[in-house]
Amino acid sequence: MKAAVITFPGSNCDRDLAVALSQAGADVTRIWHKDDALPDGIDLVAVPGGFSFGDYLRCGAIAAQSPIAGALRAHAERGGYMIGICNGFQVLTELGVLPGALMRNTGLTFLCKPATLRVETRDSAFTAGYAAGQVITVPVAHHDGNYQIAPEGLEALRAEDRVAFTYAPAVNGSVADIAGVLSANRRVLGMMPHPERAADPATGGTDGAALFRGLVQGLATA
Ligand SMILES: NC(=O)CC[C@H](N)C(=O)O
Repeated sequence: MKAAVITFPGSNCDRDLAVALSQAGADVTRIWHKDDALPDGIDLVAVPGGFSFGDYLRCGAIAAQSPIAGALRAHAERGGYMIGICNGFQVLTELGVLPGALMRNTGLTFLCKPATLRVETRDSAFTAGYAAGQVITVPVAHHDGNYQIAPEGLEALRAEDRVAFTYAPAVNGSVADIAGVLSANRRVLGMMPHPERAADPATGGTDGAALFRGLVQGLATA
């Protein structure tokens, strides 16, 4: 399975994400945002966390105008797999690849702590490595993680079983405690918590590892 990790100026989780994917068995290529195309044969595009372009305008808004942006949108439109973590989730909403928006946390502070998440669906390559309803601990580190979507959008996410993870208890004011959502074709996941920071015992937890393992195994057999 071939994965491309995208780096923007200000990304700071790109290496961790590349390591987590490699440790799960992916063949990982690193891509600089100024490239305007993806290499041939990429199965998964991974958009990492961080502070792309200093979080100016809105988090992810400038990254979504980068030279690589068109290739990312095209990858999603042709049914390619994508994961956006934290700032990566913000970039995917700014690209229009995922619905909704990430707003300032209700407490108006930067939150950096372990969060407990509930796996709401295992019907995706990203969540197939978990049990439905499983509670996992994965760190959050954001000031704009408050997921919001209009009522009809929330209704569609629920009706189509596209809420991947929720916070339990609440963390940042997200509507319905949403921590991660899937695209309509279930091949794009955006999530604010950082599974790549919980994928190796050396960094204090391994609850994120099943996401990368399930993904790599699922795509290898897809
Ligand atoms: N760790 C991150 O990716 C930070 C995300 C984003 N820049 C925020 O603070 O909301």
